[in-house]
Amino acid sequence: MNVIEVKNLTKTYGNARGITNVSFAVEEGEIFGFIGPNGAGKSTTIRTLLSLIYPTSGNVTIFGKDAVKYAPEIKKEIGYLPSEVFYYDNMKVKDLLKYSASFYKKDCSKRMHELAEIMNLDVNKKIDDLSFGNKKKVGIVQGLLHEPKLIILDEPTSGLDPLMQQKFFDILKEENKKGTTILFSSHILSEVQRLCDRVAIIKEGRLIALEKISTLQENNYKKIKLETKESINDKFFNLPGVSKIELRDHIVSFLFRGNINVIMKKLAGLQLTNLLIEEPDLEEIFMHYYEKES
Ligand SMILES: Nc1ncnc2c1ncn2[C@@H]1O[C@H](COP(=O)(O)OP(=O)(O)OP(=O)(O)O)[C@@H](O)[C@H]1O
Repeated sequence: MNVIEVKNLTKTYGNARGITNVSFAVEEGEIFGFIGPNGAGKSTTIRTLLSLIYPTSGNVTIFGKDAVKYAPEIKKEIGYLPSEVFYYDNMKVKDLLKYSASFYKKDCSKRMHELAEIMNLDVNKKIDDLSFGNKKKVGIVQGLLHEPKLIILDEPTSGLDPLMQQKFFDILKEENKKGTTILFSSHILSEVQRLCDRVAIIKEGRLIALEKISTLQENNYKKIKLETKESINDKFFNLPGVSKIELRDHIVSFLFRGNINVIMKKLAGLQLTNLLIEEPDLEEIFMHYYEKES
């Protein structure tokens, strides 16, 4: 079952571009990454999913229901962490959390305290006295205390130190194991790579790729570096699929995309002293998509 279905979604702000014709679906139980640079349209898409803003055209269904028509009902099952959190500073953390919990028809206090403890959040402090990172933690507890079926995170880790990021990721993985679906928007590729099953790449308001993380890595180029006994002519690796050849003394490196056996046959004729074949990381793949599309 698809928990989120986005069909031909377009949102314009007056004459300004927001997103154009965006379509994707998130399956139940998956962690879906949504990546793109600043201004690409991640927050616009997410706000439309939550009916905080309305589509110019196209539509969204969540749990099989129209996101606009059934917004109040749907929102009860969603945990949302916005990219920026704003609070009434005068309140104590625990009062704010209790107030948030009162929107749900169940007792959330146990989970609220568990989350605050894991995130090392002092609920007796006034929000006014919290650092940016601690305010972010309040947002996390607030977003998850009702044990939602769907978690939507818009750039959730900014302001969290690495230890807290790890704790937060552990919480997300645990929730996911229980069956919770997660949409995770970020411009930090390494965290998407760490956490997500599939990823959609958005650029200038349009989706330009939607792949499994593993497929993105497999179908892409390899980085090959080798060291030889004798020096090699710089034309030696002039083959289809080879790019960015760098030759220094007896060390050659290049990128390769295609049938790896072609390269292996070429290598068989060389006296190698070292060989390294690496997968590119998501960052390199991402840059490659952006170069290809522009
Ligand atoms: N309220 C608004 N009024 C006018 N234009 C807007 C508004 N909100 C967003 N936009 C425009 O829509 C486009 C997408 O912005 P959006 O905030 O969705 O991107 P983003 O990928 O979330 O970026 P960031 O990581 O910087 O938050 C941008 O060109 C932005 O300038």
